[in-house]
Amino acid sequence: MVEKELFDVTIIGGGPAGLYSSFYSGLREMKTKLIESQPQLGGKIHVYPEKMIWDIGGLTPITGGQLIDQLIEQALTFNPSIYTDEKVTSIAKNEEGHFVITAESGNIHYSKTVIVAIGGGILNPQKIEIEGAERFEVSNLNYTIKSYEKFKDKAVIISGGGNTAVDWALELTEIASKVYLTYRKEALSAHEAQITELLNSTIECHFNSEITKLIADDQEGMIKAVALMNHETGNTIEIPVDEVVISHGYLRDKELLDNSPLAIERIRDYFIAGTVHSASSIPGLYAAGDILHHEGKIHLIAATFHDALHAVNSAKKYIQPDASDGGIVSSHNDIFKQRNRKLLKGILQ
Ligand SMILES: Cc1cc2nc3c(=O)[nH]c(=O)nc-3n(C[C@H](O)[C@H](O)[C@H](O)COP(=O)(O)OP(=O)(O)OC[C@H]3O[C@@H](n4cnc5c(N)ncnc54)[C@H](O)[C@@H]3O)c2cc1C
Repeated sequence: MVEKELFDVTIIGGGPAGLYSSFYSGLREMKTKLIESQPQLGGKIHVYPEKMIWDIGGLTPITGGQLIDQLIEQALTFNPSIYTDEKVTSIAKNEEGHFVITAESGNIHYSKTVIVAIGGGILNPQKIEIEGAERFEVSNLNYTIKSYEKFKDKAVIISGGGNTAVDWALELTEIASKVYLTYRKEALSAHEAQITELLNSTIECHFNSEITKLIADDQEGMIKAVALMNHETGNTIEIPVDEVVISHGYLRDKELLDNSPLAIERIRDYFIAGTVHSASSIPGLYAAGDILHHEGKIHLIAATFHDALHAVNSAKKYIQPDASDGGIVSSHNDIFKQRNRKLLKGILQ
């Protein structure tokens, strides 16, 4: 049971947006709590821990796993209160104007401001619609690539046409013995450069096609082949495979927004409609990362940091209207002075 203690800011979601918000709100000397529904922090990056990420400023390259470790280390700098395995089910406001955040566990958290950083909600991959497919999830039907080792020297088919599907197909060409990509449409929705690389690679592409059957081995425990149906010709072919990867995106979970009595304005029903300052339609409630949307919003990790800065600065101003609304840098905070002295000594030795 959580004690009734009022926090300056409560961040919901422990992905990159929430973790960076946690760091920056500590830097701005706010009493901070972070709540995450999963047992571990890191958010969606857990889907791709071995992927090399090249598009975060100044970090070239970094694996997803390393990025998670560094984000967590940074988020803990100011000793925020962290709750993992704590799914938030509703956000309300009481008569004192404080936010009342209810969790599935029965815990109630109180806060002057809230930063919603829940990404697409609880992560839930779009599953393949073939009866009985779930029995292969323990063997060779995959919805993510956590470790490349599993795919070493294997024949792999990837279903999907977005950035993630094409990314994985390209990365596996170096690891797998053979890579197939199947997509139900003709035109892929991945980035131009990825498509060019794909079409010049050894990957065997089957467009206008979809997997219609998973053919089991004699023991019925593993998929030994897939049936691919071409929508244009009506022909079906069988491809022997060792591993099947389904990359059809993630279902958006909007349960938290639906359950909350606050009239949080939304875009396409599942994004929080925000401003460039990460403000929502509810005073004191801000959004950061993939859950936020506005005209200038970019759904990438680098952009989650920008959203977090705005969300935290806006929360600070909400609590303390005379606070500076400009960027505060780390050298403005005493906690780093001692650490910097130590680091400088090391550099000068
Ligand atoms: C396969 C793949 C590869 C990608 N590659 C890149 C890349 O190379 N570069 C890049 O910039 N971006 C990449 N992205 C996108 C990037 O991962 C996201 O933009 C980023 O993770 C968004 O961060 P976030 O903190 O907003 O949300 P998330 O990372 O989704 O984190 C949200 C967190 O909130 C938690 N949560 C949700 N609901 C609740 C609740 N009710 N209560 C408590 N907690 C809750 C979730 O469990 C989750 O931990 C990739 C995405 C995928 C799927």
